[in-house]
Amino acid sequence: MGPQHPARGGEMASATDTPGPPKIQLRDVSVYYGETAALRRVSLPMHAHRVTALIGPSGCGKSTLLRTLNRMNDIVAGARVEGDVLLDSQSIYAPGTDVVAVRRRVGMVFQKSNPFPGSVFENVAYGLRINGVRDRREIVERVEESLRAAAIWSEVQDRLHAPALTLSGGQQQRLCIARALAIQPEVLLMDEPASALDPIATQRIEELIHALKKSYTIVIVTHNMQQAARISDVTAFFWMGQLVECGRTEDVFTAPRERLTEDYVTGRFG
Ligand SMILES: Nc1ncnc2c1ncn2[C@@H]1O[C@H](COP(=O)(O)OP(=O)(O)OP(=O)(O)O)[C@@H](O)[C@H]1O
Repeated sequence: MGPQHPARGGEMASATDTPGPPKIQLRDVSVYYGETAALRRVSLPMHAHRVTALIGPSGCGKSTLLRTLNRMNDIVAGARVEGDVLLDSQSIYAPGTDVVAVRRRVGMVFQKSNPFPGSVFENVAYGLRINGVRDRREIVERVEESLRAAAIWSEVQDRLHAPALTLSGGQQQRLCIARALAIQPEVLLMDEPASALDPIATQRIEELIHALKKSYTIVIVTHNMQQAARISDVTAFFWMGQLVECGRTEDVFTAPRERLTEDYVTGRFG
């Protein structure tokens, strides 16, 4: 069994109903781990101020795809990327690309929050310092700005110098989002950012994602289909390394074009 008509970029541009050029465009992207293809010829546009959700059963290639968007696969042993990813119409795989600059523009938040064992303040300030911000006042301002943008300022303003590891799981995840925002990225990649959190912390992250899309292009991997339906504007469904279907989230969940998508979103497999 396989998708009859793996979706292609042209179809999807109209499916998203979004004018203007995409912020990110995947062009025929395949990723191999050794000899094995984990993603096959994926073409997919992603627009600014939209949340794009990547869904599909375990092992279908969602995290692999996310990592192609900021060249994190470069540091995965044995991984090889074919095709191209354009960011504002410029290839991020062209020879001579400044990969550090790409990762600054395309920030990432992981499934398990990963603050380091310094203070709340230092967790956010560190990224600024390694990116060359030296002025103490600017650092203080940008730390506050990022903590506010990540909707955690009111909870930590009185404990900025407490160890980050004393925060709750949900607070740690918002701290990690603040850390990513401090670098002033344009795109935010989120790999199951709420999967380790309880329902209330999850709701806060979802509200935050909704607020952040005003300023960023957001791409999120989630196993939780209700979550994808709640927070995303566009949903891309993957199956065994192939993009089966991509379109407005409402359409993908209520009127999918492909039978395989319907079976997945109605819980028949996965
Ligand atoms: N570093 C790696 N080396 C070899 N194979 C890998 C590596 N990372 C992922 N794979 C394989 O590539 C395929 C896609 O994995 P990926 O993690 O992208 O899927 P996923 O859809 O994100 O899965 P999950 O939902 O379980 O996180 C899987 O078959 C996986 O085993």
